[in-house]
Amino acid sequence: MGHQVPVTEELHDYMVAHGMPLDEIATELRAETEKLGNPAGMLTTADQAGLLTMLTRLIGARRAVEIGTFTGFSALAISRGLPDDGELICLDVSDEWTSIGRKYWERAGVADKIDLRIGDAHDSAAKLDGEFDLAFVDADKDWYIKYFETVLPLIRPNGLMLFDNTLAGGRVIEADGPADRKEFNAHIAQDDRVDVVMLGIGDGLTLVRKK
Ligand SMILES: C[S@@+](CC[C@H](N)C(=O)[O-])C[C@H]1O[C@@H](n2cnc3c(N)ncnc32)[C@H](O)[C@@H]1O
Repeated sequence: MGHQVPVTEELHDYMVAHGMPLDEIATELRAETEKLGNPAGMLTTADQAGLLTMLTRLIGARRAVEIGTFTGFSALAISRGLPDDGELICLDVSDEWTSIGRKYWERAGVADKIDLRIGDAHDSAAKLDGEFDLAFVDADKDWYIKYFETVLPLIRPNGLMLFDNTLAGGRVIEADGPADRKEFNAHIAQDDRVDVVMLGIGDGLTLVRKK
């Protein structure tokens, strides 16, 4: 087996500082989110944010969808990777949480790119139409297979779907680990329509390239 460096909090901070450090707006968004207490644990990590921006730019994404927006941290990262006339559709059920994000999207000058749709994503994802370059899925984990099957047909060839929390704190390899993640990871691993790479970043981020 090759060598995998364990990423401590200090090492994570070092990597972010030497990669794409958070600016004042993203830092303040995180600080306001932290005041929510326990829900703040749902935040995407800072190194993931840099990766989201970079991947969005790398594939030249113009149209993207995010399922699970929370306080808008990952949406800020993705929208910053889009061109000025790009579009990010954000699906989330919480008006309260996403309204925090709206303030920071305005400050960052990306609000015009973001189309926030409040409601159950089980319905709103099924209503998506048109072609997408990128999708980031970070909502209810027991619905990941359905989000994958619903959104994949809308992704352009060579487009990207990203799924967060796919390692479930490392518990996916335990006998009593979360069935939803185990089933999802197995489901996409055998799917010939896509290439899959699982990254040990944050709580596990799976990259799915549509062939
Ligand atoms: C892990 S958080 C998203 C974190 C966000 N991507 C970030 O970077 O901070 C999950 C979000 O999914 C939303 N959510 C969960 N189930 C949902 C559903 N069925 N429809 C819409 N939103 C849902 C929650 O309201 C919550 O804001």
